[in-house]
Amino acid sequence: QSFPQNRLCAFQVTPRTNRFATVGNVSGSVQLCENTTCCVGYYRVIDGQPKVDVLACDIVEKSCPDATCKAQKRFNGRQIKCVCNTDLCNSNITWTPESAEPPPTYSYFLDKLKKAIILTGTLVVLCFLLLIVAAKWRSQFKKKKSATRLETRTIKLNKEKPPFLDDYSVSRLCSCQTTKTSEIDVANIELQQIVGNGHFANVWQGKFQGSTVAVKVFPAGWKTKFTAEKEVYELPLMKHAGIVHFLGTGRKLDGGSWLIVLQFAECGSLHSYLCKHTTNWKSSLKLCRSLSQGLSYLHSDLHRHGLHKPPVAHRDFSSSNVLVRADGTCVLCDFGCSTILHSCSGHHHWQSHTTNMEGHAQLGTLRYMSPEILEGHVNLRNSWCLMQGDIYALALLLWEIWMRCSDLFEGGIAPQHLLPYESELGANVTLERIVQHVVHMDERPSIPKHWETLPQGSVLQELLTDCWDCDPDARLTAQCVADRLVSLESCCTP
Ligand SMILES: Nc1ncnc2c1ncn2[C@@H]1O[C@H](COP(=O)(O)OP(=O)(O)OP(=O)(O)O)[C@@H](O)[C@H]1O
Repeated sequence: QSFPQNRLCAFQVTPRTNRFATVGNVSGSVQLCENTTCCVGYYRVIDGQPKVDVLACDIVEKSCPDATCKAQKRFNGRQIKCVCNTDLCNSNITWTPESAEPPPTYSYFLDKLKKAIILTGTLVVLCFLLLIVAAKWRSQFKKKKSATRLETRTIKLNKEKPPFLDDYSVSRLCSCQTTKTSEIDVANIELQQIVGNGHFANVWQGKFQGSTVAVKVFPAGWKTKFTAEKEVYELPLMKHAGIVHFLGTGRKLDGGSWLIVLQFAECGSLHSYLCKHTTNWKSSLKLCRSLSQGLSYLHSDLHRHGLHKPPVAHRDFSSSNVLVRADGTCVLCDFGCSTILHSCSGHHHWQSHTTNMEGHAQLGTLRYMSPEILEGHVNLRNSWCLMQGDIYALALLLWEIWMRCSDLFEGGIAPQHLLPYESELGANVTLERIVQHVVHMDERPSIPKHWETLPQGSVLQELLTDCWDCDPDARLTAQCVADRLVSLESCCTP
């Protein structure tokens, strides 16, 4: 299906960027767009001069309000991107090296001063509002004190979180959202053996109401971590085959540890599973499909039966934070770093809500961090960036799974399991080394050369490169990955 305007764009790609050839019919140095009215240009700045990386139609329809291709700096000015909406407009880029880095001027400082004044004003208003709210709460509290004994007892039990604060946190997420309580009686939980030691919690295998469960035990001091994770599990409509089932929360009486009770994943983490097992093509696809479907569900914005599940960015997506069930499917877990996105004014105005670590772009596990996160180029106000970071990590997980698929290796012998970049950077990576490797050298885990000769090899390669692209906007969505995997199932059985 062609776009009504059939935009014509200048076309030039390199072997690394030849996936752009698929987004329209190419004739020589011109491309007729299929999905968009936007032309794009990507350039690398070498010795102060832009060198073409890609000239093509954009991959998907996005906003491109300008008729000419105006340069936007990326990655500290080492890359330039431009988008425009007239025929062949990407053949000329409007770019001046000087304008890329405007020197601080008088108006620049004035601007800073203005911002400081606005910030101070906002703080004064906030303090004033807080005083009013505190006074209101005090008077409410006094009224309640004279009410029944039972009511007084409830307030005491909740004294860390007065009732009006509940209303505040709900409206902070979004007025359309409801929270549910998930308290369970810890006396009914039997802890049997430790199955995982995380940074913040120990995970136990246990028994609850006759079933085997996993119990994540946070020490009393890690209440913020516990609350952050609980908030995600308690979102409406979080029950999905690709997300570990949440059964409830509780607090141990001795010592006050916080507990999250979850469905038990019989095969442990994906990382430990891949260390112990190789897969065949079918079982590897099952792992990959359930993984991308779970992530797609987590990222989705759902309205069902009067309930609303906002999109959630995982932000610590790694093979240790994915579990494998006995039926060979993956489920997502560990939402301690996740961000709940909320919007009451339409899809384009998502904002992030993090209970803890607000304002920290670099959350998660170093080797799974996307180039833009490693460089600190993530705008936390634009929460789609966080989802795009998850997609980069998804690509690394797919690579980990396929590198253990015997059907993709000669003689059916897959190499031993390695983490992404483990063969290049070793088992312990440092920020400097991974930034150098992934951001500056634009390196990715190596894809075996012989995959080119396999029936599904080029599709796998394309899928990985489309997901770990250095341009977050060029990455696929998790749903698109799931769809491509479905088509692989029918077309390529080795
Ligand atoms: N539901 C479960 N079923 C079986 N094993 C589990 C389950 N949940 C967690 N585990 C095991 O416990 C490990 C740690 O769990 P989790 O990642 O949730 O803890 P954490 O303290 O948040 O870890 P991190 O160090 O990644 O922050 C997992 O890698 C896995 O091996």
